[in-house]
Amino acid sequence: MKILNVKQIRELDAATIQNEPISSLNLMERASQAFVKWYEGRFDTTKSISVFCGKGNNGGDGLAISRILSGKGYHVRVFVIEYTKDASEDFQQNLVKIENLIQVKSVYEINAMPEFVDDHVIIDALLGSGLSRPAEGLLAEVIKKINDAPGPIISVDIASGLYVDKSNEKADTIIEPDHTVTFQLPKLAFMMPQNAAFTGDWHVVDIGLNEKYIADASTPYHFTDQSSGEALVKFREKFSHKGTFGHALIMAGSYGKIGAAVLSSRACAHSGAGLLTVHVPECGYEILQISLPEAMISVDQNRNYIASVPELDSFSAIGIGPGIGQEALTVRVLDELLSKIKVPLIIDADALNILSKHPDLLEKLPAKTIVSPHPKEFQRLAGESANEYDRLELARNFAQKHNVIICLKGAYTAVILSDGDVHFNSTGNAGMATGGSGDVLTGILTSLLAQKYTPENAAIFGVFQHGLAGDKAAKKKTKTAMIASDIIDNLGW
Ligand SMILES: NC(=O)C1=CN([C@@H]2O[C@H](COP(=O)(O)OP(=O)(O)OC[C@H]3O[C@@H](n4cnc5c(N)ncnc54)[C@H](O)[C@@H]3O)[C@@H](O)[C@H]2O)[C@@H](O)CC1
Ligand SMILES: [K+]
Repeated sequence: MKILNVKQIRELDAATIQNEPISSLNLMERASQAFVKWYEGRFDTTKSISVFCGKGNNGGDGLAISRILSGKGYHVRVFVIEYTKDASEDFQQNLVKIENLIQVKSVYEINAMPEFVDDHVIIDALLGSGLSRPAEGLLAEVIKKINDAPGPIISVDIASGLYVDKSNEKADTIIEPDHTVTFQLPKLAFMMPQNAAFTGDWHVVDIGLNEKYIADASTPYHFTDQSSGEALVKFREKFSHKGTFGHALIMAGSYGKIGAAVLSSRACAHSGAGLLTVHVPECGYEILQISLPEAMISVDQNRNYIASVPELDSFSAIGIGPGIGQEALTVRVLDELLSKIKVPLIIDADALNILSKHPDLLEKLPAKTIVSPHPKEFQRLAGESANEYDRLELARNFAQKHNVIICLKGAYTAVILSDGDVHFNSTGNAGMATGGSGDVLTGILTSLLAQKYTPENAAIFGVFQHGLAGDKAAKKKTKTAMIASDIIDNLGW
């Protein structure tokens, strides 16, 4: 699924109006009906509704939604916030359509706002994708008042005051909705953890915008939803044998952190690799043999941390990093590995921290190496950024400059390809923010690379599958009780 910028969203509306053809007023009606259909699925008529409208097309949606909901038996109060004399054409037409049906109250100053005594539902249709500056004056006061209300808030298209595709300032006044019901495509703003409070749970409703425009639109931003994620799976052929699925090597663990090696190896074995060898320091030998008899163990000559590179010839992909520590000899191992490796590589955890401290090694990374930092690791690797939009730009530049693929971990893990394209992942949950869950991802990615998924598909699909398994684990155990091993236990289709 594509994510478009504001200019493209406007062009998409215009292309739909022109090519279908449909009037902009009827398109607004269709959008409002789609919103109402979503609403009916959530709330019955026992809850009364207050709709707050601005005077642009988002406000026009608010008026149309009020009319349609009222026609379906909901008790609706409508308020138009009079922050300006100007109103959009479609807003004015919808005002005429509603006037004889429901009383519309004009709010010229904050004292004219209703008191929110019960927990009725608030629909926020003040400002939409047309936001061009922060909300101020009466609008800002109204937004604050709405945010203090007890009942659930639902934003039409996007929370009023939130920019679609660029960062807000910390001081901006923005609606904090429980739900955002957005039209046709998710917005870039929803992908940013900094906007979590200004997004709530978001839902895309189809309003039949021009498919050809969407297909032709050029954008670096994509959303890996269920169907685009599942489409990447390579099904196993009947006549395949273990050689078909490659031989993965995982280099992981040090004294006290052999668990990281176990988790990444188990995840690798459970993600379809034909064969798996785990290279661990001597202290990990028995632990690995017992916890994962399916794996072959390559024992390092060093007792407590990895100090040598094993013979690499038989492997089809390598993952290095979980729990390896940062001893000087381990740094040398990474250096030697980067010089010798001829197969796809994934670098994570301590191996990433080594890279941050030895930037000269960055130049040695083979093309399309996958790196999977969490935000702090990425900061150590690439430097600080003022906000998450800047961080994403930094990551896109980094990926292009070093010709690598970055899985920037977070609520919507961003898989950043070496051409700068970004694929935000849809699966996963807060229960996965727990020790070892990154090691599990490393194992999955190594396994997919061994099975000859392209590095791009391995990264997008691996992150998707990791989140999906996490979602299944959370369902069974709850987000609080689940641990990284539960993610492994729920891998597979
Ligand atoms: N164009 C279309 O065909 C469709 C548009 N739709 C709705 O239209 C919305 C976009 O409508 P608009 O482009 O009219 O924009 P908005 O309704 O978001 O904003 C209205 C106007 O307010 C002004 N404005 C921007 N920031 C302001 C601020 N901080 N304080 C005061 N005024 C400010 C702008 O000049 C803008 O023209 C979408 O979010 C969606 O809800 C939907 O009806 C679907 C179809
Ligand atoms: K809104």
